[in-house]
Amino acid sequence: MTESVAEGLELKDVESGYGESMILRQVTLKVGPGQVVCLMGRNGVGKTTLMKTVMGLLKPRRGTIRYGGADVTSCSPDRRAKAGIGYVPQGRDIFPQLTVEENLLLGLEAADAKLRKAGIPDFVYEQFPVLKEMRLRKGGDLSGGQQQQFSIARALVSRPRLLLLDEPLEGIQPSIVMEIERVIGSIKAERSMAVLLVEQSLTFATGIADYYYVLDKGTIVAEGGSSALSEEQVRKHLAV
Ligand SMILES: Nc1ncnc2c1ncn2[C@@H]1O[C@H](COP(=O)(O)OP(=O)(O)OP(=O)(O)O)[C@@H](O)[C@H]1O
Repeated sequence: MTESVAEGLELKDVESGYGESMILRQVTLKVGPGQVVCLMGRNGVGKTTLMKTVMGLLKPRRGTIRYGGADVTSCSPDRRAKAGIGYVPQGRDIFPQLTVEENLLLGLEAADAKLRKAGIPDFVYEQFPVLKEMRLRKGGDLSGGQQQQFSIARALVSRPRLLLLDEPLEGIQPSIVMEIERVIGSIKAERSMAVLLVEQSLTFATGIADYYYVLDKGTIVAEGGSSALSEEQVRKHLAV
């Protein structure tokens, strides 16, 4: 276990926030290689702040972030992306005038020369057949749910080893929720990519994730194997 954790993501006693306002306090969290870990918590408790800190968009005031066996606490987002961390923030940001394919190619900007030369890997279109069908259409033609699928696909083109997903299922119709769950399920089945994802759904957390953490007021207040997550804990930590 020690060796596998060393190759995954490990946050230790991380304190992070915006200027003087510290949001995360003593956050310790691990995502092993190939693991799907679900980060839960009410609105405003710091889930997005945690994702941004892992990606390097916010610099922690205290604590360490290790990834792939190296200390990346001071590394820029660009270096983290090159090291294999892919980030899908909340919201959708496709360029409406570029084609779906051109938009996907932008996902390779942060990749190394070899990956850029290889272009969009086949598995991305295999995972998202709708994007293959629509690859020559304008980004603006995609529905909201398709744009959410696109955001995940764009992160996958650079073949990350750790994928950070911030509420990928929020506000989309049930058929696309199922599509995205299927993709995350197949990423998990391959065990070649780890996933840290913010998601409130108990069904998702217990069905697909291996492990969960609950964040409250910037601190981890509960964690465990997902099969142990009960309605009672959800009521205690997550109900408004
Ligand atoms: N750019 C910012 N500057 C200052 N404070 C911020 C900034 N972004 C977020 N915050 C504050 O940090 C706290 C945590 O916000 P964060 O977005 O991490 O929560 P969250 O758990 O992701 O919430 P949600 O589920 O609503 O997305 C909130 O009090 C928020 O107001």
